[in-house]
Amino acid sequence: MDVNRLLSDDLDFELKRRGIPNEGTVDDKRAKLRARMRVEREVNVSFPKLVIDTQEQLQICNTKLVDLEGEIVSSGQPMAQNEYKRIKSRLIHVYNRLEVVSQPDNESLVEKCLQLLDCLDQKCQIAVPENPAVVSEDPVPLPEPVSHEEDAPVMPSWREEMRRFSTWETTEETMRVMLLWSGITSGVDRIMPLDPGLDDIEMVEDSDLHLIFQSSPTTCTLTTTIILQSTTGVRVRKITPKMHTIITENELEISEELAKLIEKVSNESISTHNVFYLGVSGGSLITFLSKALPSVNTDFSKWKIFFNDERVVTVDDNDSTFGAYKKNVIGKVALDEEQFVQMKQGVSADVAATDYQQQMSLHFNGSFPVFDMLLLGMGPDGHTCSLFPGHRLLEEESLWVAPITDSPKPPPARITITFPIVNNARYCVFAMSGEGKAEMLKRVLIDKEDLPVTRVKPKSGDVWWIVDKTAGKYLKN
Ligand SMILES: O=C1O[C@H](COP(=O)(O)O)[C@@H](O)[C@H](O)[C@H]1O
Repeated sequence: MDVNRLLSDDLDFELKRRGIPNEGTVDDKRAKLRARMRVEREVNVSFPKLVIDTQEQLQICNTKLVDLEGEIVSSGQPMAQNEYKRIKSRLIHVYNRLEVVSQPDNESLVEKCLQLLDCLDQKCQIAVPENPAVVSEDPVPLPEPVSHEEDAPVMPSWREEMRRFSTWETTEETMRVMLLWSGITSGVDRIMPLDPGLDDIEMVEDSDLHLIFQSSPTTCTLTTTIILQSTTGVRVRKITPKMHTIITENELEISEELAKLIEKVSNESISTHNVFYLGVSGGSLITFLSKALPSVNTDFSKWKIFFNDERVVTVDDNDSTFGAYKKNVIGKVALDEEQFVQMKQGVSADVAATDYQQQMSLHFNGSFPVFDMLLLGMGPDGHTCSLFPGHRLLEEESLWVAPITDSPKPPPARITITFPIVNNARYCVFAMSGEGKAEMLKRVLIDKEDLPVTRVKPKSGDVWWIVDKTAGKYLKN
């Protein structure tokens, strides 16, 4: 569904369906919805339960379908691509809208909507883009299946696909379905033709796909991932290496490298969205930052700073991360206390986490947070934020900020951002030094052990490791 092609009322509904406030201009609404849909493509986001007036919704959908039918019938053939995309987006919207009406009330209109989609496809000769691997703002329409052999897989119709959509569970499964379209396959990793002997596909490490062919035992690794965009198409995105390691001579250089990266990303963020959303950790990172920030050339007034984790203690306690920033950072640069989103005081970890998530939501206008940068540390046990090895919070998928009351590292009560938030950031930057981190760095970066730190894999962001040569003694630069 292409947000640009929806009407104001469609946008209102799509926002409401996601629990996002719909105030603002049509452009604001589009921007909010686009941002949220980008997240939905990357992570599983649950939709709130909507209270609707069934009859009213059915009436609205019916009117929209009648209008769209009129447009399809009166359009020329083949239909212009723009027209096709506009009507398709609006039909998909109606389909989404009907999904919130329970069965069987919605059945006849769902049927009608699917018929119109079929009809629309027949009216338009769908062009297969030369290389669908190039990310475009518009969904790539699924090309018609091309049979390569007599016994090529039988293609499910659009209608079946629509129905199956909600049952596709994994990217693997999605890929399996998508590979049936040669147009998509040819866009995968420098032209990989559909091989009728394709026997199996398996996911490796979240993004690599192994294509296994009957004809030869070779396994072919594709550094490509396919993201299901909507029922109207897929987006194929190349995954380029996104891991950067800098090994410095000493700790001072860590701060210098950190300063350069922070300057670049903060200025980029301010020029694109007029704010720099930064998440900071506690521990040794604070020392690096206190030396790095004074040399950063940026508009500090545009910074909004969150804590990746915070200990549930009073601000004057030595364990308080905000307390440590007050002592060591605020005052050295043009940042004031109000720019730090602070944990509520005098409450339990549970209440503090809920409150922190609400504050975060306000700052991100109700949308799923996309941090410009998270500055992270790594504990000697491989923890990051307050996400500890083997802890159930590693699997947390719905909370943005979670409480923890059994932290293995004192103090036990803390709040922490969770992996869906971490892995939605644009830059995740680790900074560390010293012998105490060397062994763990090897286990994370070379042995790739499953530890909290290893799970920092932002879906569309970069990971930077800035370490001194003592910590990085097992790594090659
Ligand atoms: O407890 C914590 O530890 C980690 C790592 O700290 P470090 O001193 O070993 O760098 C830190 O990133 C986290 O914010 C903190 O709460």
